[in-house]
Amino acid sequence: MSDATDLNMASRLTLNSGQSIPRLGLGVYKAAGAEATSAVVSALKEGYRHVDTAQWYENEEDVGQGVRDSGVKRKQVWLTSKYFPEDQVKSTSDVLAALRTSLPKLDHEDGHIDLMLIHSAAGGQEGRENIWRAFAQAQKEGWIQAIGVSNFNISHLERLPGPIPALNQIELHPWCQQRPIVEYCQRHGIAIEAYSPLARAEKDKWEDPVLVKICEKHSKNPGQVLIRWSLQRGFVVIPKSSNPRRIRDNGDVFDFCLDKGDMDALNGLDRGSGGAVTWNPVDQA
Ligand SMILES: NC(=O)C1=CN([C@@H]2O[C@H](COP(=O)(O)OP(=O)(O)OC[C@H]3O[C@@H](n4cnc5c(N)ncnc54)[C@H](OP(=O)(O)O)[C@@H]3O)[C@@H](O)[C@H]2O)C=CC1
Ligand SMILES: O=C1CO[C@H](CO)[C@@H](O)[C@@H]1O
Repeated sequence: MSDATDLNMASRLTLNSGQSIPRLGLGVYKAAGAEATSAVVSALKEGYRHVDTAQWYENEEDVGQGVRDSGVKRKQVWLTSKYFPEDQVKSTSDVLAALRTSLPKLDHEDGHIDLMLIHSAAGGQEGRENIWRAFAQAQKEGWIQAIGVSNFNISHLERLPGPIPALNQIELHPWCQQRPIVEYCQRHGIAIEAYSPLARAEKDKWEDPVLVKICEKHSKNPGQVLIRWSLQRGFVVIPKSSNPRRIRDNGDVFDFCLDKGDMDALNGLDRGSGGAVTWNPVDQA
């Protein structure tokens, strides 16, 4: 668990590959076109320095535009994208070609992507090995700086040839804690990034009396308490919003601390896995 008192908007986590990723980022899944661009502009104006997109979201260009429109220098912003594996095995050179398509979309300025993830473990062992070789090659060439995975379970990680992924992005919130994979990654120096950290603002979860009580105690909303929980668990966290006020609220999480009682109560809500069943690491071969 992080020392809760030392967290601020500029907090970063050093990855096993040496780069430092901002602990808080903006997710942009389902934000398309101008909506994604203005969400990125709002977030960067609020002090976020990290955006999480994916080739599959079809908004990399809009994210790149948002960075340019914001006036914040590209090199001050951490951009993550994801490569979507197909069922059919692709050669390493085909994967490299597909990865290269993200570069001009995200970055007109100095030509790099901070972090690229394999979006899921679909596609089988041979597919994953080819993809990972392409990732390692792009990292060696310097245009992708850190490489990682998403939705990988322990067996996927154990069977991946080197280098060790910098990060595993998985669904994480108090109702979906995925403890075995989190513990495995922590033991092996693989950073954990929490996706759907707001539990997608689902009503049953946001109205959970345990959460409501903690919100009242700190005069914070459910989103803020959930983001704070992720940060204090040591995760990188990427809440999504396209709404400027909610983007600001989601960044306003550094003036309070969850104490041990709060953390224990939230940790007690675990149901193991989340809503995205087909994406859950335990469900993939
Ligand atoms: N690797 C993977 O397979 C996956 C990665 N991700 C990544 O993680 C990011 C976050 O996950 P996501 O699934 O989007 O879910 P989140 O848990 O971040 O929830 C997003 C939802 O919450 C709403 N919301 C945001 N802030 C507030 C607030 N303060 N009050 C009320 N409602 C709020 C948003 O609506 P509004 O925009 O209107 O504010 C949106 O509907 C994604 O955008 C994506 O980048 C997500 C899923 C899978
Ligand atoms: O990145 C993603 C956004 O969320 C989707 C639905 O939960 C996932 O399928 C996908 O992996």
